[in-house]
Amino acid sequence: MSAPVISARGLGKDFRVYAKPGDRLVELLTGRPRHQVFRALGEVDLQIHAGETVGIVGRNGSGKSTLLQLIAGVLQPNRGSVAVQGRVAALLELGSGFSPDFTGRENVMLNAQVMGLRRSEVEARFDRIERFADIGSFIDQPVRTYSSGMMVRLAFAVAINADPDVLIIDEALAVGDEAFQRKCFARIEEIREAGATILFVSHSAASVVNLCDRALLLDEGDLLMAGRPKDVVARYQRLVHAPLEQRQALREEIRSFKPVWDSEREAAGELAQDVGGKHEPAATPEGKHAAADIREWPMEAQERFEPGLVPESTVDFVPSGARIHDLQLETADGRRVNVLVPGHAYVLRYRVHFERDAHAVEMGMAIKSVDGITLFGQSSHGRSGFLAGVTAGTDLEVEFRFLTRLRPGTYFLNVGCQGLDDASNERVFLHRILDAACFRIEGMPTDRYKVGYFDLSDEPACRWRTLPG
Ligand SMILES: Nc1ncnc2c1ncn2[C@@H]1O[C@H](COP(=O)(O)OP(=O)(O)OP(=O)(O)O)[C@@H](O)[C@H]1O
Repeated sequence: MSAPVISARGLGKDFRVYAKPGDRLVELLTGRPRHQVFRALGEVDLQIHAGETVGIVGRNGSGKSTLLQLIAGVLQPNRGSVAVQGRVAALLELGSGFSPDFTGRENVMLNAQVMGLRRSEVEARFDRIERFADIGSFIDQPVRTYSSGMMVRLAFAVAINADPDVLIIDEALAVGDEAFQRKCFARIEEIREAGATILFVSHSAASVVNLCDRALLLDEGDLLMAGRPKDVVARYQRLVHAPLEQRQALREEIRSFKPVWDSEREAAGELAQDVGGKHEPAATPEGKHAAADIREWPMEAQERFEPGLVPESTVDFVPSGARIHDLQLETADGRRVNVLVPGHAYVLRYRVHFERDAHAVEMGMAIKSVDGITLFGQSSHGRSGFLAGVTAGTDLEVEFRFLTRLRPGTYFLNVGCQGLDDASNERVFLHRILDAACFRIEGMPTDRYKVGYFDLSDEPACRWRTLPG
């Protein structure tokens, strides 16, 4: 196997933290220490090989950006070392590589040269960079006049067109608009196919699973796990939702996780991945597959209620005549749950209190994926048969029954209640809650063979036979 492109040994970083801003100056003037040492990154051992796309996940403050900055050479380590081979293009903090008083054009020249391109090379690529950034006449304005979106566009345009051997991206994509994000993903795919190594931080589980060959889970400055993206993301999600008192035990459980390689099962899993269009590496840099055997999860496929499993993205609209409350998911026999089992039937139940008279009323629900795709929705009434009239003070209870034909992952429940607006005669939301609750579907051993959002397989899911002759 080739030498690693990125190699870190015992890599660690501490920051000095001061209780008050003035303490830094006092320390400087008196020479007496006024700081405490904060360990942002412990001792990380890591090897990343040419052509790998590696995603880094972890809770806020877990050390992801610090690790990227150490690899990019923007920060110097306190412990250990890191070596990177080839041309590195890094998109770190927003605008970090730009000089605010220089124009976009000047910054492109400077930035690309810092990335190792000769002036003539930058000039030859300038049109391409300008077209990709697509910020019009702002290219000749000082960067301090740019919106955050423009800054990302320009930074990306330079990095992506510098033909890097190693591309490092710290959530920069989250700032651009959707169309630009798609353009970047397409270009990243090209860079990756050309054999570059890509390292990126993302809070989007879907991006990590869809784009990466391998993922790293950082927590409190420690590298807890490196492995297959879906295995790492599953544990990251458990960690995010774990109540504080269970976190330490879960950290230990994740740290002690030893992937098991089962060639037969994995071969079938990779076939399914290929059909789904996902690129999977033949092996991890350690020379063995970092495949997690789903049977190692003792808690898998057990219905239960986890109080910590709540969305952080809830948007509760101001009620306009009605109020949705007491929303919960239940099993068919009425037990409250939010960890569900594939294939079972569940009930989403909520109540609506009407604060004023309402007409043509209809309640609804939708299930969304982590990346915001509506996977399923249903409403209480069709266009022809709304609840004609509901008087002020009424309380309604609504139940939606659904089958979990979804694959393992976290899903979000959106609910709303619509009625007819008397003044405009249009249908309006009387109340609406986006990401009102979430649930997780845990895996079954046979999930190893499947990809996508839905499990539409029947039993037996697949049969084969050798044809005579
Ligand atoms: N210059 C600094 N001085 C002091 N503390 C810092 C500095 N930079 C980072 N830290 C601290 O180090 C820890 C790790 O920070 P880092 O930015 O690497 O986390 P992260 O995982 O990228 O977080 P997020 O997901 O919120 O971006 C945090 O607690 C942060 O407050």
